[in-house]
Amino acid sequence: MFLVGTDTDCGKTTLACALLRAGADAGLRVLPFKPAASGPSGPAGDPERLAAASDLGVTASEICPLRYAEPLAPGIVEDAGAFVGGSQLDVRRDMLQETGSIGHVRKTMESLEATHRPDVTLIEGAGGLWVPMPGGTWLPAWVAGLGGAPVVVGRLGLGGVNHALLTIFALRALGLPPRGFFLVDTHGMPDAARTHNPAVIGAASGLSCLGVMPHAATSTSWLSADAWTRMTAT
Ligand SMILES: Nc1ncnc2c1ncn2[C@@H]1O[C@H](COP(=O)(O)OP(=O)(O)OP(=O)(O)O)[C@@H](O)[C@H]1O
Ligand SMILES: C[C@H](N)[C@H](N)CCCCCC(=O)O
Ligand SMILES: [Mg+2]
Repeated sequence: MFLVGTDTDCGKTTLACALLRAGADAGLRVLPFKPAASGPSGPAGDPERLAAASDLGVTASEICPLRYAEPLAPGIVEDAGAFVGGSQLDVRRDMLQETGSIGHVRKTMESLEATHRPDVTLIEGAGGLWVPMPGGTWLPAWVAGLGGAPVVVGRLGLGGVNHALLTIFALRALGLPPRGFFLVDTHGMPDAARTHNPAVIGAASGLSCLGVMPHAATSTSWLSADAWTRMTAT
């Protein structure tokens, strides 16, 4: 499955780490994968956090083939020029095009899968949905090209209804319908909207809320009972 954020810092890695541990507790082999990461390496880096949360014995460099030091969109760090001065984005045609970088990363992921034989591969995107990615591509092409079922991750709180619905409806318009959504309490600030948002997003989209992850969660009791089934059903 492919965790698609509503924004950067919306809690994707934190949620993914919790899912890796919950999956292991449920007897599932869950392989983390981060196609492209940007920002400093070290224990706070996404690939390091994901590798540390996995019990499959993978390393950060194995699960993240494309790594950039600058904390910007991966495609912009690689080649900002690819995203300016060219022709306008054609959402329907160009966004779902395969390129060399996607094929190369897919082969890396498939080789890891062949080694570790996971029940599920948990792929984390970068930032939100419309993010410049390596090879002059955009993130939707990676969701399509790597083949993971999309699952939306958004921030719990005021503003989250709009962010989640924009992402869900954009994925559907691209022919990449999401399986469900998670909301993550990244800030732990009291906010009345938080009570209503999961149900409002669920009703408006017709999608299941797979869980509302509390701030500084210490258990996974917030994970809906059918979350794994919904995320991994073929
Ligand atoms: N449930 C939570 N409890 C406490 N802190 C959280 C929680 N979720 C996220 N955070 C904090 O919010 C910040 C952003 O979270 P995270 O790194 O998971 O976001 P992200 O969506 O993976 O970002 P990126 O776009 O960089 O990949 C981090 O400092 C993280 O520790
Ligand atoms: C560096 C950061 N932590 C992210 N992984 C990359 C975020 C890219 C966001 C691009 C954008 O929407 O402007
Ligand atoms: Mg992350």
